[in-house]
Amino acid sequence: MSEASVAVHADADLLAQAVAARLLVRLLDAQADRGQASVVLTGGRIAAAVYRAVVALPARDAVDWSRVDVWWGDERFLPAGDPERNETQARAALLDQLPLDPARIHPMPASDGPVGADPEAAAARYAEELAASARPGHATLPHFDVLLLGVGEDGHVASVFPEHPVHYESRPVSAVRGSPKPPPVRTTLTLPAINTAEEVWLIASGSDKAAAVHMALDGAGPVQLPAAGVAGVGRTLWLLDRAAAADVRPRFRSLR
Ligand SMILES: O=C(O)[C@H](O)[C@@H](O)[C@H](O)[C@H](O)COP(=O)(O)O
Repeated sequence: MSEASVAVHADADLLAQAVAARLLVRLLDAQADRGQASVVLTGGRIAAAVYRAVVALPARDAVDWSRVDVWWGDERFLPAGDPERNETQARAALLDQLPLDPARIHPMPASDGPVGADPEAAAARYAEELAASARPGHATLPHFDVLLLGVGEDGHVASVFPEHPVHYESRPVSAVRGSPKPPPVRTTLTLPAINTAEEVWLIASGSDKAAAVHMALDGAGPVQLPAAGVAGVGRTLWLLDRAAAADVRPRFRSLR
């Protein structure tokens, strides 16, 4: 588990630009190191801004997109193509614009997919898909070079919400019912699965995130504040705009 570091950018637009540039470099480095790269996507507004910024960067063509695996950290359990699905958003803003290998795009199941409208079955199916790509010696999960997370005002990450029973799920993927953020039914990687990623980037913009960011960095309990329970194996990076970083303590401001 890595110590958190924090980078602060002036506003949401610059934050999205900076995360996009970092993401390209991360994928390039992973491809240089191991011939391929993997990214775990998230939903939400700042993620969408990052995806649009990636597409707008000329350096995107330096990445060999045919050797990038794309996974999701969570999904809203809705029919395929529903505009509220994280997959739909990511495809429109990012994936449809890049020469990816369709076989390497791994969306979480839709509610009208082969497993039907049962989120527990969908979670189990996604766990099987992850296990099928697991690296040698790791029975259940592939290697994740970088896992992106938005952060909710309540400190949720992916679809792991405060005080939700998902905290007591030992499997890597869980169904979520009764999400406080609509829609109520979702599927999500659990915190232990998230924390297998080599790098985890928590991205937050706006003053409504300031309290959650501050509490997560200040050692809140993960059941009360899920973002506090996130740590990448090699790196845990908080990527913030000034408004979201307003309450961050000085000892975390070295990268400001
Ligand atoms: O399905 C979702 O809604 C997301 O995966 C969720 O975890 C999101 O990332 C945060 O709520 C932040 O979203 P914003 O960037 O829109 O605040």
